[in-house]
Amino acid sequence: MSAPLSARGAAVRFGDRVLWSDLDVDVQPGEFLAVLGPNGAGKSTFLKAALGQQPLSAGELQVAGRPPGRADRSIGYVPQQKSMGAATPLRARDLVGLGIDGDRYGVRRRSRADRARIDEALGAVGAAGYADAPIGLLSGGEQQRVRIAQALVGDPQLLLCDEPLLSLDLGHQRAVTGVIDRRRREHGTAVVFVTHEINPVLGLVDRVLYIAAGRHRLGTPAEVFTSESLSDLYRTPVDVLTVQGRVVVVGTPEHPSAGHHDLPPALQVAHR
Ligand SMILES: Nc1ncnc2c1ncn2[C@@H]1O[C@H](COP(=O)(O)OP(=O)(O)OP(=O)(O)O)[C@@H](O)[C@H]1O
Repeated sequence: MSAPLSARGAAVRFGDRVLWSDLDVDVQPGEFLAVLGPNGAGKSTFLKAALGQQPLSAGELQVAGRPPGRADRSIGYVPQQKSMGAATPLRARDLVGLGIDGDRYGVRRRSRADRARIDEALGAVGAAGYADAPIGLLSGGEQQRVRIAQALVGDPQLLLCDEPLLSLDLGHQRAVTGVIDRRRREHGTAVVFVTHEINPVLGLVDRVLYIAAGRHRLGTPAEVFTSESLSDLYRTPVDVLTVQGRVVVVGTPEHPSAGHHDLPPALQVAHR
C-alpha cells in the first residue's frame, strides 16, 4: 500500500527564497508527524503542497499514491483556526456535513447513512451535546472540535492539522490531541500536525519535521531536539534543555518550542 504522504526531493521556493528543499519523507499509516519551525518557515506551505494548493518547485509529493489535489477524499484538513462569527448561519452538524459534501454547495437532504456518520463524527470528538447549536455561538475550543469532526467524517487516510491548538486552554488542548491520537490509533489515520509548541504533543509524536531558514531536520523528537541538531540547523549555538519533562529551546531569537516564559523564574534569569 502507498504511504498516506510521500515526498521525494520536494522543494518550494519563492524567487530566491527557499522554504524547504530535498525533502524526503514517507508518513506511515497511524504515524504522528509534528511539523515545527519559526514563523514563515514554510510549515503551512507544506500542508498546502499536500493539498495540491501549492505546486512544488522541485521533486515529487504524493498522497495515498496519487498526485496531491487528486486525492481529496483521502485527506482531512483542519485549517488554521479562524473564529466563526456569531451570525454564521450554520449549525455544528452542517459544518461537519461539509466534510462529506466537499465543495459542492447547496441545500441537500441527507441520507440516513450520512446523518449517522455526522452524528458519529460529532460523538467521537465529544461534540454531540452541541450538534444543533449555531457554530458562531460555540467557544473556540468547541468550534475546534467541530472542525476536527468535519475533517474526520470522510474517514481520511491523512489528517492535516494547521496549529489546531492555537488559543485553546490546556483542557481543550488535551481533548483535541486526545481525539486525534485515538483516531490514528484506531483507524490508522496518518497525522501531520503543524505546531509552534512541541510540548503539548511530545508524548504522541513519532517524528518531527523541523524547518528553519530553508533547511530541515527529520527524526524522532530525541534525535531532532538536541543542542547539536538544532545548532546545526540554525547555524548558531542553540541549547536544548529538558525541564520537568518539557523540552525548552534556548538561543534562537524565534523558536517554536517552549519559550523563556515557560521556565521557572530561576531558570529564566539563568538563561537570559
Ligand atoms: N504564493 C506565495 N508567494 C510568495 N511568498 C509566499 C507565498 N506563499 C507563502 N509565501 C511566503 O512563504 C513563507 C512561508 O509561509 P508559511 O505560511 O508556510 O509559513 P509558516 O511556517 O506556516 O508560518 P507561521 O508559523 O507564521 O504560520 C512566508 O514568508 C510567506 O509569506
